[in-house]
Amino acid sequence: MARRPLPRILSNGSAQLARSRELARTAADSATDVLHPLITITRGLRRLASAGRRRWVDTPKERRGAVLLAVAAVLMGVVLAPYGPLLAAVALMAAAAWHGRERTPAAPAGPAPGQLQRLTSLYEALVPYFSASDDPEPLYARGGDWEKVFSEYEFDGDGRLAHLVISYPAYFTDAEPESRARIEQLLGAKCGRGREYHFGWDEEANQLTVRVLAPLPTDIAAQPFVTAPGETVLGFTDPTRVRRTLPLTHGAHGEERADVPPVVWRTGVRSTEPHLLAVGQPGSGTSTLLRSIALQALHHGDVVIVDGGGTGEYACLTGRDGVLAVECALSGAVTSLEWAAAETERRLAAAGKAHQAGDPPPEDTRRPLWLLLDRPSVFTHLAAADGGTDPQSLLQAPLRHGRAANVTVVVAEQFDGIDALAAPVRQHTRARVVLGPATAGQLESVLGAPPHTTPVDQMPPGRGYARLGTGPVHRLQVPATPDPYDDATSEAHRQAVLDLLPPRTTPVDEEAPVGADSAPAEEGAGQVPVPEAVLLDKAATEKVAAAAMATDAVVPETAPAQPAPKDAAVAESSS
Ligand SMILES: Nc1ncnc2c1ncn2[C@@H]1O[C@H](COP(=O)(O)OP(=O)(O)OP(=O)(O)O)[C@@H](O)[C@H]1O
Repeated sequence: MARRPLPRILSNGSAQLARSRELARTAADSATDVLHPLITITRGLRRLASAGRRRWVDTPKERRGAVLLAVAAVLMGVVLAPYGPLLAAVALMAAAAWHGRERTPAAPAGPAPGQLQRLTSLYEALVPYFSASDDPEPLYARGGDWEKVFSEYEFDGDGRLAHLVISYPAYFTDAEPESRARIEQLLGAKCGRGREYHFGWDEEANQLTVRVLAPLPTDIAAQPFVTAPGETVLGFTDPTRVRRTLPLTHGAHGEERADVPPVVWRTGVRSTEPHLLAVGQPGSGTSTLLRSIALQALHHGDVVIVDGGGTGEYACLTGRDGVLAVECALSGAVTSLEWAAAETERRLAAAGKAHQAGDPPPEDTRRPLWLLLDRPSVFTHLAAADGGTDPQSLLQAPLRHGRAANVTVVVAEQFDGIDALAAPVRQHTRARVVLGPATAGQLESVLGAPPHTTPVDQMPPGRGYARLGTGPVHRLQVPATPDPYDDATSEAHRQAVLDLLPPRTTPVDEEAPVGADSAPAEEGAGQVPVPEAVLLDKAATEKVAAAAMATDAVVPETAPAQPAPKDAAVAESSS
């Protein structure tokens, strides 16, 4: 299989870019510091000159002669006096420095009447939550002083609170999620619905900081991301917790540029969250997330897709270089995952053998293999009805040993299918994503922690939360990566996805697999027939053959190497 060359910008890495940007910023800061007095004096001279010009214009014509005479006399005096020019220059510089100083606008005396009303009513609303009857000096009391508790506040252009720091009594149970949730809910309602708020609880200082979050951009389409190998961009978030940014194009036609903070998931041998579970309501965008991950994974690795949804949402990937299989039927899913389980064990055994011999891991164990499963619970139910193999049972080895074997499992499931997820899937998928509307309980049960932001009323598709292991919960917006064969997809987004697809591989024999030769040309729109056949390209088939040989020698009998699936249609790479 031909490997696509690594784009130069990716091989350089983002670290160099970030360093150069940091250097430029430091140089600009230092230059501003050094030149500051000069800038002030220049500004002052400009202000003096314009004041002089204004005076001259305002002076009546008949008096201008006298003024000129007076100025000439002063100049003459200065020139003739000992050290006159020097003293005059010093005086001029001093006057320029004084007039050139930055004048900060006078701070507003206090909140405007409407703002005062909002602060007072917010204070009153908090009284029942932050007061106790036996408190001798209550911070919060009916008709009390809000200025004692709101140490900082800011309003936006519409007169709504944009930033607020609230002090609360030490006895408030801020360590209890229910107590926090009550306050957050109240503040969300009182500060204005329809916006997202971030709540920062400082338990040591008994202070709560409320910040209004700008909406996450929804106009970022799939595109090549500047990441290192092993890094996958799940989506974009706000800069509160993420320092790194990625240079991106956005807008209806990708015409604008911006640096946006990403949620980057690291996979591979050093990953602490080697597998991912994404959950959402129907239509929340989990399939889109899987497609986005697949397109990024194909830069460096091979992909097997198992689609329980069966709506052909991954048809655009069928037969592409690096896509080993796109399965929509139970038998195909089982065959492909049996192969993946054996491949995982082959890789482990080969790497172990190399370690023992003191050699680096063999090349064919290092290329990342991605297993992407969309709604595997559908196959679980089908298998239970037929008495067949549940594809999830074949994920044991990839989930347990995937990190060492460079095998990554990504599972997308709907909330109502969560109960059908096998225990190893729940246990080993430590990177978690929730997309679309979800209750606080659902969010906490999937992410393991509640988000510190309020949910928005109208969730755009692809919006949700991500949490990597025990890290913070991030807001997330998945890049728009629609099915290019869907009629509803806009032309710009269709083209963005088509541009990222690897070249299509050519079938070796005339007997092309179902759906492979009937797939429309890239430019075409419309639904394609759902492919049911396993597609293994030449390189993958060679790997399977090698696996068979290698595992014959080293893998215990309980994990025999699997040959390429019997119903596999072998396609040769065209490039
Ligand atoms: N990140 C996104 N940006 C823009 N549109 C999106 C995004 N994610 C999903 N969508 C749109 O939302 C719709 C549903 O997306 P998708 O099929 O991925 O959802 P799903 O959760 O897999 O639902 P289902 O399983 O019912 O197909 C599609 O029209 C898709 O284009």
